[in-house]
Amino acid sequence: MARYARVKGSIALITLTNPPVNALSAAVRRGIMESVSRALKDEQVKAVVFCGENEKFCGGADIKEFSGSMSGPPLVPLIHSIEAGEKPMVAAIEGVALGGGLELALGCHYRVANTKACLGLPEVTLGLLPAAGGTQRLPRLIGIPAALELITTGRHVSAQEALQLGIVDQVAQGSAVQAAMELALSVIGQPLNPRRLSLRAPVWAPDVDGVCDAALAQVKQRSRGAMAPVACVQAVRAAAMLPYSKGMERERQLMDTLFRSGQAQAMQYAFFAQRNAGKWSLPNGSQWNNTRARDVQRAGVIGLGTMGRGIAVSLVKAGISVVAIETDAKQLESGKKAVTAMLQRDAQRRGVSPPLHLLTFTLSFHQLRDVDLVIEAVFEDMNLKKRVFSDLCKVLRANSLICTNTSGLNVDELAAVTDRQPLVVGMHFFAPAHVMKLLEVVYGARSSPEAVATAMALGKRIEKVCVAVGNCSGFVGNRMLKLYLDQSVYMLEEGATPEQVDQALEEFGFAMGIFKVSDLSGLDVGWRVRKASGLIGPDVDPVKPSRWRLGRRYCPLPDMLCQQGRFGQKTGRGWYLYDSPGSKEAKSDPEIQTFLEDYRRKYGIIPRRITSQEVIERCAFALANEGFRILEDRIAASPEDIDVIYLFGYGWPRHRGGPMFYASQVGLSVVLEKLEHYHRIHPDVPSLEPSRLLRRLVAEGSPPIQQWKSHIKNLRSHL
Ligand SMILES: CCCCCC/C=C/CC(=O)SCCNC(=O)CCNC(=O)[C@H](O)C(C)(C)COP(=O)(O)OP(=O)(O)OC[C@H]1O[C@@H](n2cnc3c(N)ncnc32)[C@H](O)[C@@H]1OP(=O)(O)O
Repeated sequence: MARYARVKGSIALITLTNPPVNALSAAVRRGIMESVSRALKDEQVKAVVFCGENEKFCGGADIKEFSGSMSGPPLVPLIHSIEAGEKPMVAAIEGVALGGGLELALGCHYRVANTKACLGLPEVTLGLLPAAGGTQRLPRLIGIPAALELITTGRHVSAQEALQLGIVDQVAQGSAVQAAMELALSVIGQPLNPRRLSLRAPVWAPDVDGVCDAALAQVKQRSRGAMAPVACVQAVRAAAMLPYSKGMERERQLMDTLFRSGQAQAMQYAFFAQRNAGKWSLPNGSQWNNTRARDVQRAGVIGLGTMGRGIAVSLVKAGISVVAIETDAKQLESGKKAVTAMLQRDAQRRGVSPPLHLLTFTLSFHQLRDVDLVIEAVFEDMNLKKRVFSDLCKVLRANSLICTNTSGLNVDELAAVTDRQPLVVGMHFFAPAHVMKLLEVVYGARSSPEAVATAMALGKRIEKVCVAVGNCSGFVGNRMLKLYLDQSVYMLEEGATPEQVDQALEEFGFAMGIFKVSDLSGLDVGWRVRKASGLIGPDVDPVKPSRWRLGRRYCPLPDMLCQQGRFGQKTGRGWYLYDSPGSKEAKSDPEIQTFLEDYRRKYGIIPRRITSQEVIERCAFALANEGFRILEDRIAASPEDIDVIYLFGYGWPRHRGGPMFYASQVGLSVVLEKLEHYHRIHPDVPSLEPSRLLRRLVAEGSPPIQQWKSHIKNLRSHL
């Protein structure tokens, strides 16, 4: 779908019309092809302007088409025909020009953007490369180093930056379409060859080979096994070394390999999963499009520890007034300093003034009387939180929402102490809360759909990726994490070292292995939770603590580390050794090796070699298995929601899609077989027993993940 109109007597205006982002579907490509041919044939037409409907130029290829059989006119020859056209072609870029959209603009002879436009080649984030000439034309326009940076990161640039880089010729203050038409009229009759990027040599740079080698080393280090960034460098290198036609061939070969790869499928799945998470639904049928969220203008934040500070910063940055409360004057002062400094740093980076006027710091709960919503972020202690909740009810308006930032406590139990159970929800932020993208919005048994809608909308406003989840211990993320942690420490008992486990996980694609992450978050956090849950108590033998608790296998290694004061980075010692408390570089600690050897001797465990494959299988399949149980229990509405939680909150590598997607990609019957195998060897670990849902899905022929939701609905009645 492309609309053709002749305007100003001699301009053909071709408008891409495919809402919401004018993606280049087969119909759009056909529409462009027909319109270009019409414009070239029409003698009245002297120049052509391309634009997108609703002030959005084009969001790129239609990603939905990638999973089907591609039909319609291919993009490469289409863009070539635009570039080769004997009339000036001008792209009028408003809103977005991304991926194939920018490549279409690069095929034009001129580009005009309006001030709000954003441009980029984000294909790498979908496991692909810009294969409609983007890797060959962009370096010819802006040079190899700048093109490498943009293509390997997929970063979007503003119109202003695009002008500085030379991607656009002009930035219009008003309508880009008007400005493009004026430009088009002014260039009629001028030679077009100098404007055809395919005819240019890449902008010269000294030591291109060295630049490409450095970029390759950087992406390999950063992308941890992701293929696309490496292929992007190879394609840009081809632009530097080969004639245009040969470079295009190389671009196509590399794209063919990526396009067929499981990584591209995983990343495209992740793209849609992230967007689908916003389309939440509750078991009672309420959902995102039938429930209104309340407007939140003023919010309270209770507790200015690490979490409260990050939450306050996120809210204020989104323009929400915040009343920040502490109970102790010293804490309040240090919280105030930290929040102010974070906002100042952020504002400085963005060249704006910090919105400090939106903040009130106080010791008095009474200042909360006219807030729309409160986020409680006090210490993770049920009794303390209950006290705060009942105190809040005394001062808040009757219709204010109360949200708890808990990482796993029972939201219903907390709601029960209030006078407003329908207005209570969990908002589980991840540390640091102003940085981490994930927000689990936890609905309790009596939470109203309106409260859920409000928390989800608020989360979106503060730029979080929000997932609505049911109430259970640990919700989705931490409930699954527990089993992943369990497997990791069991493998230490059986013969592995923290380094081996972490290395396997990092090679799989995690930015950090589980033991490094534990050191970063602090081992004392889990220790406190285990104490509170009764797993650690006075009856535990301090010399030889039991490896069997509450009827199942238990690994006391993390407790033993905590007893030695090894809390991780903060104490300079944890699973690893650090130069000093607070330093970040993890080093192997020979003491840990000796400690593990002594431990195994004490319990009569004969160590064995644990392969990387076993590490991945036991960690990833334990996660997925619990994910299936979470789906059975309706704690998550879909496997996509679980994957989004792992992608945005737990560092799961995007090119592996998420634990549920990974299980589907490996094959459900393989996952089932492996879990049966590991459960046979470890019958004292009930979580390794394959879930009923996994068995059922395998029995139903292992449907693709997109179909699980409907299978789950049918299966629930049988379970
Ligand atoms: C061998 C093959 C040769 C092929 C050669 C050509 C190859 C070209 C490669 C490409 O062009 S790949 C695509 C590159 N483009 C992108 O990656 C952009 C993706 N989109 C976005 O980043 C964002 O959506 C946006 C455009 C910045 C808009 O963000 P906003 O927050 O405003 O809205 P969203 O909620 O993200 O999206 C709204 C709606 O639109 C759907 N959508 C967005 N982009 C596409 C797309 N390119 N294709 C299909 N659908 C798209 C998105 O899924 C949302 O849909 P919903 O149903 O409303 O959830």
